[in-house]
Amino acid sequence: MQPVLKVQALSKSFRSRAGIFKRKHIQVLREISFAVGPGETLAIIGETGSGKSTLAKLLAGADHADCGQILLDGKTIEDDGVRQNQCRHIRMIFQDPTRSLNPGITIGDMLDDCLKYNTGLTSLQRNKKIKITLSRVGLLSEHYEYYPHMFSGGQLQRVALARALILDPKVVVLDEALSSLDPSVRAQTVNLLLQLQKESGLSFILITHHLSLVKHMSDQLLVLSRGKVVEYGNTASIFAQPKSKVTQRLLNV
Ligand SMILES: Nc1ncnc2c1ncn2[C@@H]1O[C@H](COP(=O)(O)OP(=O)(O)OP(=O)(O)O)[C@@H](O)[C@H]1O
Repeated sequence: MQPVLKVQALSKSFRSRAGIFKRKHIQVLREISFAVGPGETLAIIGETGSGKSTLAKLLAGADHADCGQILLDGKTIEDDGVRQNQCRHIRMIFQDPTRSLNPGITIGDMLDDCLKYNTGLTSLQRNKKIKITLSRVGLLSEHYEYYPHMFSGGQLQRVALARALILDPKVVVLDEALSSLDPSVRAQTVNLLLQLQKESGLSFILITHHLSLVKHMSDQLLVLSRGKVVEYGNTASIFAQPKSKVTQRLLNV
């Protein structure tokens, strides 16, 4: 089976100031490689500062790698930092949806803008698509007219999910997207994600500190330490027998 997403030797560094004239070069990701199949979930765990969010941003096209490739369905969408216009197929959901939602526009208008800029759908078709998407994530048609402040935290994460799904992506990157939810809302959201995955073969990249979520949701697990992959493989096997010291520490074994 061809992977939906393949990442080959992705590296990223940042330059930061280390004095008035000096600049420091920080290597944040080093030759990261992995593959995710259709309908699969890959969890990424690692200590704080290990490069998880940076990797998420590279995948979603919010930043560019220095070198390496990202392939979607076998086609290269980023090659040594040069991105093709394929961002709609990899979408990202962040921990705090309020920071990525414009408080001044209704949810319906926000979703409509997304469709206007990225598809050639007519107004009628866009309206239909928005209503279907709201219902897919467990929201109501009336929510079209709501502003972000009118939603609860759990509902806002569904709005973020609707915004990710409206363009029919193949991969959704969840960067601590479930962390701020209280346990019962988190459980509902996890069930919704699993149901959507079953229905449409979506693939997820799950970045989280919650090991129970990793165990429950992921097929594969990748462990990052200081920007390098220290362990990668089947989640159940790694939980049963973690090989690297970093994984053993993260899993508390
Ligand atoms: N724009 C930037 N400029 C300079 N350094 C950066 C930049 N973005 C991230 N970094 C550095 O890259 C490293 C990895 O950061 P990143 O946010 O990817 O880690 P993380 O694994 O997601 O951490 P956490 O679990 O705490 O969210 C950190 O040392 C961070 O300071």
